[in-house]
Formats: sequence, structure tokens, C-alpha cells
Amino acid sequence: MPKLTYFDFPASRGEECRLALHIAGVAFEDERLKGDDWPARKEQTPYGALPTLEVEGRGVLAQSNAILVYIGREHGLHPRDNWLAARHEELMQAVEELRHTVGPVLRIQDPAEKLKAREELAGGFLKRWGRSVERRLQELSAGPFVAGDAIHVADLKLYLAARWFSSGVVDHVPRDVFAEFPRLVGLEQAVAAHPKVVAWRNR
Ligand SMILES: N[C@@H](CCC(=O)N[C@@H](CS)C(=O)NCC(=O)O)C(=O)O
Repeated sequence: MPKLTYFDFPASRGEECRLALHIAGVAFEDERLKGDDWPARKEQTPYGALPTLEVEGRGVLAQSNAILVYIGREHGLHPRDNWLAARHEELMQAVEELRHTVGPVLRIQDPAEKLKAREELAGGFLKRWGRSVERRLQELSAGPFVAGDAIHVADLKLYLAARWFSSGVVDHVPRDVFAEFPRLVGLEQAVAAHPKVVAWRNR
């Protein structure tokens, strides 16, 4: 049985991989590390970070996008056509850029600096990011998913990115920061309503 190792967060890079395995119908060991366990395990991972996916007889795979593409290719959740696959991977990489930009802003502690940085993030980077993703989604299909009617691993990554803000956990960034981007909003809603995603949430 494959083993997906991540922290016990209900979001982000590990959650999208767990969701992909669940949607694919793969029975997997869902290893969730506690903060205290991490320092000892960190050096054993390929890049000192999680998630990792251990596959019997193959080894350990790191990097969330590589894990998602592998699961997607194995289980029909990633396009077979090389061009379309690359277009999906482009969107997945855009989510990684978003995470790398937002992460440092969320770590700012000083209240005044934090407020300023988050307001700038909401009005600047996030609007540009949303506009770009919206345009690329419109080019690819009429929705609701990236590829139209069928869910793919890229959808899971975009869903968690949009949900990061719409869930309200990032204060000083409006929950509706992406409201002007109907394809992105529609994608988030469609993934949230997907029966297997609902089942995963309610498990
Ligand atoms: N590029 C990597 C980034 C992995 C990453 O930064 N993971 C974070 C959790 S989301 C982590 O392991 N943080 C703990 C640490 O760096 O010590 C990926 O996409 O998987």
C-alpha cells in the first residue's frame, strides 16, 4: 500500500495529494506527523520537506506537483495529451508560486507590518495571480473544472489555493479576494461539491 506522509493540516500540499489518492480510489497509509516528530524525520526526506509518497517496490517521491502528476497519470486524473498535461502543470506551478509568495507574508509578526503586507498582497499579487489564472482557465475550457466536466489533479491544487482565502483563515485578506474571477470561483465550488471531495471532508 502506498504511504503518503504529511503534517496533520487539512490544507495545502499534503492535503491535495491525499485528496488525489482518495478520488483515485487508492487505499493508502495516511501518515500524519506531529510537529515534535518532524526534526528527526526531516533529514530522511529527499528535500527536507513534505509531502512524500512512498510506493512499494519503487521508492520515495517528493515535491507535491510530481506526486500529483504521478497519481494523476496512474489513475486518469491528468491529461494523456502532452500539451494539455503541460497546461495543467503550468497551473499547478502557478499555485506553488502563490504559496511561495504568500508564505513569508503570513509569517510577519509585527501587527502594523503584517496589516500593510497583507493588504498589499490582497490588492497586488493576488489580483494579478487571479487574473492570470482566470485567463488561462477560460482558454482551456468553459468549466467547471480545468478540463471541462472531468476533475483532474490540477483542480485539487487550484481548489486548495482558492479555499485558503475563501475559508477566512488569512485575516486582512478579504474572503472574496477572487470573487471577480468566475471560472476560478466556479472551479472551487465544483471541487467542493464533488461527491468524493464531500465524502473525504465528512469521513
Ligand atoms: N516544493 C515543495 C515544498 C514542500 C514544503 O515546503 N513543504 C512544507 C509543508 S507545506 C514543509 O515540509 N515544511 C517543513 C520544513 O520545511 O521544515 C513541494 O511542492 O512539495
